[in-house]
Amino acid sequence: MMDISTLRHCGTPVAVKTACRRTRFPRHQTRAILRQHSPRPVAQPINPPLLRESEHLTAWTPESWQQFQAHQQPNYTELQKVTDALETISRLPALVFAGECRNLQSRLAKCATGEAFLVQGGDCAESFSQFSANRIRDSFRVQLQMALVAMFGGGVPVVKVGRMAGQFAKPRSSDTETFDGVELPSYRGDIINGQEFTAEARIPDPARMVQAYNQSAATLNLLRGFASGGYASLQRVMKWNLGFMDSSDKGDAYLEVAKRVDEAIAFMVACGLDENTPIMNETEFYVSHEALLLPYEQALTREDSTTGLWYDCSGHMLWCGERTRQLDGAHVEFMRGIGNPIGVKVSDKMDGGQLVSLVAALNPDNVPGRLTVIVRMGADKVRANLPRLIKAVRDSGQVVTWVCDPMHGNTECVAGFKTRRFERIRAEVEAFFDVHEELGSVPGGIHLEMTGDDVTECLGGGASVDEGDLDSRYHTHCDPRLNAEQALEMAFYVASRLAKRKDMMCRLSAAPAAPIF
Ligand SMILES: O=C[C@H](O)[C@H](O)COP(=O)(O)O
Ligand SMILES: C=C(OP(=O)(O)O)C(=O)O
Repeated sequence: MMDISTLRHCGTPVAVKTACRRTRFPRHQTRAILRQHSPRPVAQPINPPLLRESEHLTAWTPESWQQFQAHQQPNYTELQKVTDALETISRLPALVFAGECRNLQSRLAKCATGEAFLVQGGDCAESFSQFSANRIRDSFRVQLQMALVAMFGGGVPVVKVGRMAGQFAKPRSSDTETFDGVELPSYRGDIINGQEFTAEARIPDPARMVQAYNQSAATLNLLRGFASGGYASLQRVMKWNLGFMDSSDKGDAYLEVAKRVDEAIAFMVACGLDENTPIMNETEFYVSHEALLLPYEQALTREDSTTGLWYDCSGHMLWCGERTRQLDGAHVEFMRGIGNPIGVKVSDKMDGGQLVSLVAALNPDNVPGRLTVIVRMGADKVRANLPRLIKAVRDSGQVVTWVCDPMHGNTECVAGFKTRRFERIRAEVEAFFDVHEELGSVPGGIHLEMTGDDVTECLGGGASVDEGDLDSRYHTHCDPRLNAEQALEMAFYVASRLAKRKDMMCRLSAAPAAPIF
C-alpha cells in the first residue's frame, strides 16, 4: 500500500512528477499526489479568531452540556420519572470499555491515512418491536460479507462498526406530524416515544431509556458472542450468505469471492498457517450511534480508571448529527469532553471556516482517529461542496477521517413513502471517491443505513425494487434502509474503488525511483 513513507522513495516533487509520468498517471492525479506529499507547513494553529470563538469550551464535566442549548430533546412532563430512569441507568454497568474505544480510535486513524477502510452500517432506528436475535445475526452477517468483499477486492483491512446497540434516538425535521388532518408530536425514536400514530404513544416516556439500555446490552452481548465465538471465523465465509440471496446476482458474486477466500485460506493452511489463531476465528466489531439524547448519554459517561478520562460508555463511537452540530450547542459541548472516537455529520450547508472551528473544538489536540467527518450532501452536491471542506481542513493542518454517508442527502418521497434510489446512493459514493482522488486526500469509509433483512425501502439496485414494491416490505421505523442485496452491491462498488486506488498507489510506488542527485 502506498503511503507517505513509500512516496518518500520517489524523492522530491520533481521525482514524483517523473514517476507519475512514467506510470502514465492522468495530470490531475499527479497534481493531487504532489499536493498531498509536497512539504507543507506542519499543522498551523487554527485561525486565532476561530479559537477565540470557541474559548467558552474550556471547563468540561459530563453535565456541562446542560448550560448550552440542546436541540432535538424531548419535552418530558414527568420529571420525577426522568430522574428515576437516569439514576437507574447511572448505576448500571457500562456497555463498552474505554480500552475498546481506544482500539477503535487507532483503527480509525488508519482509515484516515488509507491503511484501512471503515464500513459503518445498521438500522436507521433500532426498535423495541423488531428486536430479535435473528435480526441482529442477519445485520451482523451482511456486515461481515461487506467487509469480506471490500477487504478481498480492495486489499485493505476493513474496520466494522455497527449502527447498533444504541441507535434509538432520532432527530426530526419537524416537531409534529400530520396525518388525515390530525397533528401529533413527531416520533423521535423508541428511546423517547412510540411510533404508533396516537396521542398517547407520542408522549415521551422516560422509562423507555431503561428499556433501550437493556436492549443495547442484550444486542451487544450477542454481537460479542458472534464476533469472538466462532460465527465470524474465516472458515465459515461460504456460510454467511443469507438464504434469500442464494438465487440473486449479488449472492452469487459473494459466493464467488467467498470461494476464492476459502481457497486462499486452504493454501495458507497448507503453508503452515495455524487455523486456530484468533485472527482466523474472531473479528473486531464495534458499535456506534448518534449521541442525541444527552441525559441518557450523560448517565452512561464514566471515568476511566486507567487514564482518568471520561468515556461515554453507551457505545464505542458516538456521532453528532447534522441538526445538532452547532459550535455553541449542547451536543458539541458534550462530545468534546468524552474520550471516545467521535463523528460529526456534515451537509453542504457547512462552510470551510465553520468546519475548521468545529474540528478544533472537538479534536483540539489533533489526535488521528479521534474525529470522523461524515459527509452527507446528496449525490448532486458532493462534487461542488466537498472539495472546499477538504481543502479548509487540510490547510489548517487538521487530521480527520473522511467518511461518506450517501443516505441522508438522497431521501425523497415516492407514492407516500420516504425512499432513496440506489443509483443516487451509489452516485454519491462515486463522487466522494472521485473528489478524494482529485485532491489526493483519503476516502476513509462509508456509513450506511442498511439491514440484513429483505426489505423494500430503497428503490433500484440489482434487486430492482420498484415503486410498486415499496409497500410490500417497508419496515423501517424512520428512514429507508438498503436491503442486504443492495448493501452487498454497494460493497462491491466500494471494493472496485479501493482496488483502483490501490492500483494507482502501487503503480506510483513501483515506478523507478528518480536519482537522488
Ligand atoms: O435519520 C435521520 C433523521 O432522523 C431523519 O432523516 C429525519 O427525518 P424527517 O425529515 O422525516 O424528520
Ligand atoms: C439523523 C441522521 O443523520 P443526519 O444527522 O446526517 O441527518 C442519522 O444518521 O440517523
